[in-house]
Amino acid sequence: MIRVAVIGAAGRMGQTACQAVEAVDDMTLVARLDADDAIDADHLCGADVAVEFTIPAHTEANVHALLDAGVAPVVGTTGWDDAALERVREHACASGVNALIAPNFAISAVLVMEFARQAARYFTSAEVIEMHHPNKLDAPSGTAAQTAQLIAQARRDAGAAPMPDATQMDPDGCRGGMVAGVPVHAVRLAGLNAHEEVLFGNTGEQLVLRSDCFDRSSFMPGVLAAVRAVRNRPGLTHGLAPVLGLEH
Ligand SMILES: NC(=O)C1=CN([C@@H]2O[C@H](COP(=O)(O)OP(=O)(O)OC[C@H]3O[C@@H](n4cnc5c(N)ncnc54)[C@H](OP(=O)(O)O)[C@@H]3O)[C@@H](O)[C@H]2O)C=CC1
Ligand SMILES: O=C(O)C1=N[C@H](C(=O)O)C[C@H](O)C1
Repeated sequence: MIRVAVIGAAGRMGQTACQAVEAVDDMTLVARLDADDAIDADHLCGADVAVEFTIPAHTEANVHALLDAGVAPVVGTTGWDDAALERVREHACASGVNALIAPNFAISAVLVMEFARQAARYFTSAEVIEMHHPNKLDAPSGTAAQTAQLIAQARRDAGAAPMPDATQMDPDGCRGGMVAGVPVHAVRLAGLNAHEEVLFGNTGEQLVLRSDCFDRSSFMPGVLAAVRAVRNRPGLTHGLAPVLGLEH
């Protein structure tokens, strides 16, 4: 039986994660912590693994507190940069407590990222459009940032030429932002949940990859898989792909 704590338990993802943990036979929910709760042994109630869905400004401190408490974090909160990931990697290795951080736990989104990585070298142009509910704190989404980085790395590895773009005048930033040299567009629209489209173009053809997460339950099989896997994966695992056997 895996003893699980949920951090950010009162939030949208935290509530869904609590329900998912309570619905399976191999896990027991031992603690629900939120913004005013200390992350320490007393409050973690003997948890083996902590699922963390909070806010970008606090997630790194929460993860270090969990590692100090000997509890393996499974983190879905976004806003991570390379330096913060590296600090967690070092702490996890030094403490011997494993961690997993993934910008997206939905199978469709993980596969879009993987297919985008594979497709990137074959196309002249690539752009990422992420579309979310208007309560989202960060832009671009963690998933879009990761997708752009994977595309950029694949293009670099293939020695791709810069993407064509004749724009000379864009005073209002309508061409979107740039992540690792890949244009990223963030839409916030009432009625949406979490969606991403990756557009690839060549002369005379287009490839569109799209993930639609209509409901937060879409993230739960990935969260549960990560909870089951994290203690067997030394150090820091970044992304769900390796847990799903999508190693590259
Ligand atoms: N990886 C994935 O698959 C997914 C990732 N996400 C990401 O998960 C994160 C959370 O999203 P969502 O659930 O929608 O956000 P919510 O705002 O609904 O929930 C966040 C919760 O965390 C609480 N909180 C804030 N600070 C702390 C803290 N220091 N310690 C503990 N709890 C704290 C908040 O409390 P209060 O309101 O009082 O501040 C709130 O209850 C976001 O970064 C989002 O992008 C979302 C969906 C899927
Ligand atoms: O805030 C959300 O809702 C989501 N956040 C994650 C992200 O930023 O990529 C994952 C998913 O898109 C939902």
